[in-house]
Amino acid sequence: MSRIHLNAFAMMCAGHQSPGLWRHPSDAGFRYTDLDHWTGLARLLDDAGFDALFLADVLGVYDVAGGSRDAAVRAGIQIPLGDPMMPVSAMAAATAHLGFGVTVSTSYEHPYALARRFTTLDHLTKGRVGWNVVTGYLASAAANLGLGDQLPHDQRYEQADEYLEVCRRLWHESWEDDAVVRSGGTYTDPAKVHDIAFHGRWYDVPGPFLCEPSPQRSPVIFQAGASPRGLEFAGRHAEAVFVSGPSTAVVAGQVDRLRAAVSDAGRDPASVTVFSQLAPVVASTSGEADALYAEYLESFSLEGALALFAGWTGLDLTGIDPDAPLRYVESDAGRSALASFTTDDPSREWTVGEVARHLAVGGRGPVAVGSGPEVAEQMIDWIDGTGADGFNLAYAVTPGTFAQVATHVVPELRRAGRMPADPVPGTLRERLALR
Ligand SMILES: Cc1cc2nc3c(=O)[nH]c(=O)nc-3n(C[C@H](O)[C@H](O)[C@H](O)COP(=O)(O)O)c2cc1C
Repeated sequence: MSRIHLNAFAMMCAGHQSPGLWRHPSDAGFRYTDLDHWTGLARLLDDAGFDALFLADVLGVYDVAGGSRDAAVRAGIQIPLGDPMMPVSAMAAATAHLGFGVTVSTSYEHPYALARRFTTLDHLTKGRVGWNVVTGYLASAAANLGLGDQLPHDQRYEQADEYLEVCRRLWHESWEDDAVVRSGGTYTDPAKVHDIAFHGRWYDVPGPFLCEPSPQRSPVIFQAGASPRGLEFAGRHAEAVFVSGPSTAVVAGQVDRLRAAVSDAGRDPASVTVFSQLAPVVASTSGEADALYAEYLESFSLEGALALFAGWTGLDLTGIDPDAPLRYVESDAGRSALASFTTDDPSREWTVGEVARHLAVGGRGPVAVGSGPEVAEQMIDWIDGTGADGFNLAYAVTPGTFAQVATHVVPELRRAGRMPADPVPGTLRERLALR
C-alpha cells in the first residue's frame, strides 16, 4: 500500500486547465497578480499536507486555432500570464514544508542565467524547489523571442540534454562544499571554485558558477513530455514525472513506458516519482458534488478548449464535425497530448466533440466527482490501476478546489494510510524520497 503524493497544479494566470471556468462565481484565479492570492494558496496547501505546488508556464500565445490568437485571448486561455518564479520566495516565507515546482523551457533562455535563478530560489526556500524541464510547443514563443521557428520536436530534446548537462556541471562541479570559508581576509577559497570548461553544440560555458552550493545543490528535476524522445530524456534526467491521460489504460501505458526508459538509462525505475493529473470535484455529499460539476460545465468555454488543444497538439479542430473521430497526426508541437486520445488506447475512439468536452474541467486527465470518501476511493483505485505514485491535482476553481480537497479528501487518504498524518520534514528531494 504505497503512499500517495499530492501536488497542486496551477499557473500564473486566470485560466489554466479549465477553459472558461474563471466565469464561475467561486473562482478567484483572476487574483493571480495579487501576492496574497499566492501566499494564501501556499498556506492552504502546506497545512493540508500537499508535497508541492507546481506552476506551469509557456512563453507564447495560443494562436494555432483558426490561425488567430483571438479565441485564446477572449477566453483567457493562459493569457494574461505572469512569470511563475516571482511568487515563489514569498510563498516559501509563508510556509514550512511545501515544495515548489517551477516550469521553465530549455528553448528560450541561456542555462548559465537559469542555473543561477534556481540556485538562488533553492537558497531562499531552504531546499524546497523543483524545476519542471520543458522544451515548449508554441511556435509563437520562438517567434517573439527572435528565433524564427521552434527547433524541430526531437532536436528540442537534444538541446535540452545539453542544457541539463551545463546546469549539472554548474550545480555539482564548480563549487566545493567548503569553498566559502569567511576567515581572515578570505571569503571564498579560490582553489575550491572550479571552471566547468563546457563546450557543446549549443552552449559554451567556461565557468565558474556564480553561486555557492544551495541546500539541494540542484532543483528536483521534473519532466512532463511522454513522446518517445521525451521519454528518452526523462529516462536520463527526471527525478519526478508528470503524466496525463483520460483513462487508467492510457496512463498505465505511459507509466510503464517511462519506467522502462528509466531502466534503459541504467537507473532504478522505482526511483522516479510519477504524478498523474486529475481534477477533483468534491463536496460534502455526492449530490452536492454532482450539482457543482454541472455548474462548472455551464461556465465551460468550447472556443477556449479548442484554442488550448490546438496549442498543445498543433492540431486545429475549429470547424471540424464534432462527431468526426480524432486521429493522430505528427506535428512539431507536443506529441503525447494527442497520442493520449488516439494511439495510446486504440480500443477507445474519441470524437472531436468528446475531446473538447473532456477538457472542460482540469484538462487532459480524469475528473473525480463525489463526496470525500468517494473521491478518495477513486484516487486510490487510479493509483493502484496505473502504477503512478501520486497526483498532480488540476483545479476547476482556485483556491476552491484545493480547499475542498483539504477538507474532504485528505482526511480520507490519511484514514486509508495513504498519506502521512504529519508533514514529512526536509528538502523537497528528501520529502519525495520516494517509496
Ligand atoms: C501535467 C503536464 C504539465 C505540463 N506542463 C507544461 C508547461 O507548464 N509548459 C510547457 O511548455 N509544457 C508543459 N507540458 C508539456 C510537456 O512538458 C512537453 O513539452 C509536451 O508534452 C511535448 O513533449 P512530448 O511531445 O514529448 O509530449 C506539460 C505536460 C504535462 C503532462
